[in-house]
Amino acid sequence: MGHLGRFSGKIIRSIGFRLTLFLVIGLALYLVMAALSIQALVQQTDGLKELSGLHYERALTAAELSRDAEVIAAQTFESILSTNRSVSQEGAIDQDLMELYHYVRKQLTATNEEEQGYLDEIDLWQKPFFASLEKLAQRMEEERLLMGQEQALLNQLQSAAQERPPGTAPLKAQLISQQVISTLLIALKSERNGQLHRLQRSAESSLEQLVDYPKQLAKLQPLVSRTFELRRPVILSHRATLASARKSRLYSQRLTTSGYNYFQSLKKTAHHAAKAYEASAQQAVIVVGVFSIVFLSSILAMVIFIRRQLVERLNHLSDVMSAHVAGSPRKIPTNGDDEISVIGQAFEVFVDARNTAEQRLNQAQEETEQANQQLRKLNRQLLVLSETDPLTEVANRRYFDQKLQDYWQMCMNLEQPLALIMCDIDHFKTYNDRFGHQAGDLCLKKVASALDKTVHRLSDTLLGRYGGEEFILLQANTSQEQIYELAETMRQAVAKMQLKHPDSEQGIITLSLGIAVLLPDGKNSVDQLIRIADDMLYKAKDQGRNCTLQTVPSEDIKLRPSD
Ligand SMILES: Nc1nc2c(ncn2[C@@H]2O[C@H](COP(=O)(O)OP(=O)(O)OP(=O)(O)O)[C@@H](O)[C@H]2O)c(=O)[nH]1
Repeated sequence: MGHLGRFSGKIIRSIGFRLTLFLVIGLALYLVMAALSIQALVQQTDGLKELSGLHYERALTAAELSRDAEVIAAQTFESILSTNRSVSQEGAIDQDLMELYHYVRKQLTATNEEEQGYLDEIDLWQKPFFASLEKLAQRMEEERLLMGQEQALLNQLQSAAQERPPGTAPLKAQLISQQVISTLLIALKSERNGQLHRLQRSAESSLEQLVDYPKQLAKLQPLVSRTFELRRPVILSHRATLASARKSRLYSQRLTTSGYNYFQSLKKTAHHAAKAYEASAQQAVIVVGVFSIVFLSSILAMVIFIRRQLVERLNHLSDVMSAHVAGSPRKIPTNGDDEISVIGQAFEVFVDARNTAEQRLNQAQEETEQANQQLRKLNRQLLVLSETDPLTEVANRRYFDQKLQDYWQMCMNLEQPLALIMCDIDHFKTYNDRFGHQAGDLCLKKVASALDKTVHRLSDTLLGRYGGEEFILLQANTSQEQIYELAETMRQAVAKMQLKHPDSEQGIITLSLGIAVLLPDGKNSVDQLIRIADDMLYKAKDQGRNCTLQTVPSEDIKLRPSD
């Protein structure tokens, strides 16, 4: 759980995650804004749609008004053209239609000057239209009355034509009477004044032939007069009715034309409103679409840019830095001149500086190591020098004294005998006096070298210069015989060099040697060992020099084999 928590915490703290989170939030906000915009757009387009619908509704009302006017006119004319050409009791105009027309008209109100112009034109024509209809109705009423009288006259003429003439009347009179009635019947159907005038003269001419038949004359005379007196006003009335009808028709056409024009205008407005609505909706959709594409493309480009230019490069740089810290260097990305490149360049400078410092440190460590080695070498040399006699290059007195204690303690621990040989060059003072001090030094070196060559292969052995012309030798775990042999070998080695010394008994440089051998046990001491050797040397000098003396061998002292 702890590891998982640290892992998730690392992800949350990473720049990539936080940038992605910001982008997701931005995208969500955009979607909310887009949804709100679309909602506003829908509301706006609904408003435009409603406005367009309102225009259409008003156009339909205008069309209805125009149609109502048409219907009113049509019904009026239909009543005129009915079979008996009479007018109903209620009049020629349908009152319900009139009311409907005015109801429709009230619903129409102008919203601008152009519409007001159309309404004014409708109002201009509707008054004369209805007035003409009223006038037409009056004409129809007058015509109806005249036609009633004419019908009565026609009935009289028809019954006169069917009457059997009196038996006394001559055939001529009967024929003339028939001719007059036929003329009158034709006159009652005549529509033209000229024809009527000719028929009247014909009828009057026929009447003149009935002068000899006063009964027929008296009967036909009033019918002739009445027929022509009645027919003329009927023709006039009929023409007046037709004139009124034409006028009504004209006004009807103008009124319906005005209504139709208004309808066309409103229809055009509605069409424009619909077009505007469509264009607005289309434009809004295009704007939202283009904006969305641009916005989403920008977001996508931003995401790609952040991924490639920031997150991936930062991760790479972070990995490279971690690798350097972990001690496995990788190539540091330094291309470009932006901030990340600057960080890479700065890190490269830091790494170079660290590498340089590391190289210098290594170099310094190497130099220090070399210096230490040199120092150790010098120390060793110094140690050797401090332990060595500078003239003879064998152990000096200080070192010899120090090692004497160690040898003593070692032999005591191991219960081994420790032998000591003390050597002294014979008559060295006179050698110095004869050959000089420098020659004396050279002699000392040669003697020391000869002694060293004699003993240097032996183990547990130490040769030293005890002081002046005295040399001393330690040999652990040796017997009286062995040490004596060694002392003799040393003496003979010096003698073999045949160093001229005219003032000595043999004429050459010789040695006197005193030997002491003790088994260290706590009761004896180093000083005792030295004193015994020194005593033996003194005795050797005293016995004539160039010889080796030792104490009588002790039975206690036995050689113990070396380990
Ligand atoms: N050239 C030289 N002479 C030294 C050195 N150390 C001591 N001597 C000399 O050694 C001489 C020792 O003389 P002595 O002690 O009198 O003994 P000796 O002359 O050797 O006589 P015996 O010991 O009795 O045989 C002295 O003259 C010292 O000056 C040295 O380092 N170099």
